[in-house]
Amino acid sequence: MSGFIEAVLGASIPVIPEVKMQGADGLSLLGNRSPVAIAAAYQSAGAGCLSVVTGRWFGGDLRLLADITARCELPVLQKDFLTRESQLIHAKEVGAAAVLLTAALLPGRVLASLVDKALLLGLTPFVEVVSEAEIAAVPHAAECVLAVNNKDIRLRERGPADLGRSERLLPVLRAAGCRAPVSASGIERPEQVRRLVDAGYTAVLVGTALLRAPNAAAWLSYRAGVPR
Ligand SMILES: O=P(O)(O)OC[C@@H](O)[C@@H](O)c1c[nH]c2ccccc12
Repeated sequence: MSGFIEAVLGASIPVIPEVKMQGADGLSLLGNRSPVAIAAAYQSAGAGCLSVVTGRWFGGDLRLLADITARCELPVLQKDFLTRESQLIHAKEVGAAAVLLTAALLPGRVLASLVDKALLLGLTPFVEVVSEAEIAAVPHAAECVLAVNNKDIRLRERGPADLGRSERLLPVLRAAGCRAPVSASGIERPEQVRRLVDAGYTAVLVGTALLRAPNAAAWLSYRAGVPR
């Protein structure tokens, strides 16, 4: 099993926190805090891995990823709209452990080839899906993290979130052989983390809400009754 999947399964909190420079509305999420300090705080709060957004819609770039992988020990997922093998090679060089592949944006053949290439490079494919058909198109699902996106990436995450989509698709993720199902985007409150983990999700991926929380450690420690 990949180190990234082990980190998702073995983390002491069921949350993959995300470092993202700005929200879907274009407003800064970091204020005057440094991304590396935020990553360190998430590690201290029990995160087993991190997501780092390099996509320019969200104000990110590869330097952000390089800064965090150089100074933080946790395995890191690079979130961007990756479409080419050369970008996977860069991700590896810059120290990523996992790469986002967005099923909605990639024709089936391209998705399959990028999953293969990522695995060959020793990167864990973190494949975002929104439907049964997209899940069916993911090869080697047991070696990937499959994440249901609760929002619509084609609206650049500006629309509403549907957590019910995660609930409906969980049995399909499991049937596909996914060992570490994740629910991503639009999770705003710790109660929603609990609802998704109770439903059977290994972890949820949270960016905006945690970056806006006055006390991220308190937000992350709300896990009474969440079984691990
Ligand atoms: O900030 P949120 O709503 O908690 O969402 C995090 C993450 O899922 C989101 O940033 C994201 C989902 N898919 C992406 C693709 C590229 C960049 C970023 C993303």
